[in-house]
Amino acid sequence: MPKITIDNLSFAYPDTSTEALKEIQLTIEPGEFVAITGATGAGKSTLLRCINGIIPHFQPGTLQGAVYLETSAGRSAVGRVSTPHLARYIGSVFDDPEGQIVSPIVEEEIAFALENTGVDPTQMDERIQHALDDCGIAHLRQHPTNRLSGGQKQRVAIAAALALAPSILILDEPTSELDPDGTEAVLHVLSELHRQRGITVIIVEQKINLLAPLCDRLVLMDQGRIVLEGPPRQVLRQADVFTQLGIELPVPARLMHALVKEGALPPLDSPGAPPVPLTVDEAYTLSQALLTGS
Ligand SMILES: Nc1ncnc2c1ncn2[C@@H]1O[C@H](COP(=O)(O)OP(=O)(O)OP(=O)(O)O)[C@@H](O)[C@H]1O
Repeated sequence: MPKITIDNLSFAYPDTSTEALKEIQLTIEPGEFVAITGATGAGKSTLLRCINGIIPHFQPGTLQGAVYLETSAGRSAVGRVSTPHLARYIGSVFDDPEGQIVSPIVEEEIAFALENTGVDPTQMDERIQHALDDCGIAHLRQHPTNRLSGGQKQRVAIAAALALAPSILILDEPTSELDPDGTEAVLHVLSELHRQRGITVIIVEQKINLLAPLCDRLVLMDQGRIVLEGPPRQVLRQADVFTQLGIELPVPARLMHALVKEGALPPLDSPGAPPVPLTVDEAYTLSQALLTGS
């Protein structure tokens, strides 16, 4: 299982005066679930493109520093690894469910990904079935892709990436075009892949209310830099940073900050402060404890 080390990474697109990424320093451990958020233009997608090798393999620009993949075979810079080799480790899913699917039938879409990377035809059937099972869409195997919902399409895209057996899954706003049911289904699949298969998940998402309870680490970016990163309960303590960047905190965290402001809870940096709630249930338990004085 590879570890990802991003060492002092800066990147500027051609003919631009400002860098899209500035001196990024980040290590992602094998099996971590990392959610990256931030305002529009913060550099989130550019960072993903540097991790999955789109930059520099397909997108030119000025790159300084490096992203390294560390495997049992050693450490190699993503920019120096061939893209077929990278595809063995990293699968990518993008925001547009329509644009990613090219085959008329679900099964063919997944077979297409396998054929493209020269997987032994005798292994295909099993690999397709596993990928569909993992994404909870085995029943859609023979389904026409043009009759899938957005959430189903994104799960097909995830299954196509998974069929190649990557240990790292990179997703750029995979739920941005989905309704709440589709969003929940996709995030549930990711959470299960992470929990049961130990897959590293790196996801760019605006919906931090949904991601905070699932991820191990939350990364907040602004203007090409990482401004906060750490376990979500720790990052969500910094309400002022979120406010400065115009990013709304999830409701449970907001409730807690309001209670601290009212003096109903001790300041977050004091020893008796309770942890920041990540879910409505946790916020409810916290409010109930205050009401009952327990
Ligand atoms: N192909 C490109 N050519 C030139 N500049 C680009 C290109 N892609 C992105 N940029 C610029 O790089 C900066 C970072 O963009 P990026 O797409 O990485 O941000 P983001 O945080 O993902 O934003 P969003 O949430 O809107 O997708 C922005 O200033 C953007 O305008």
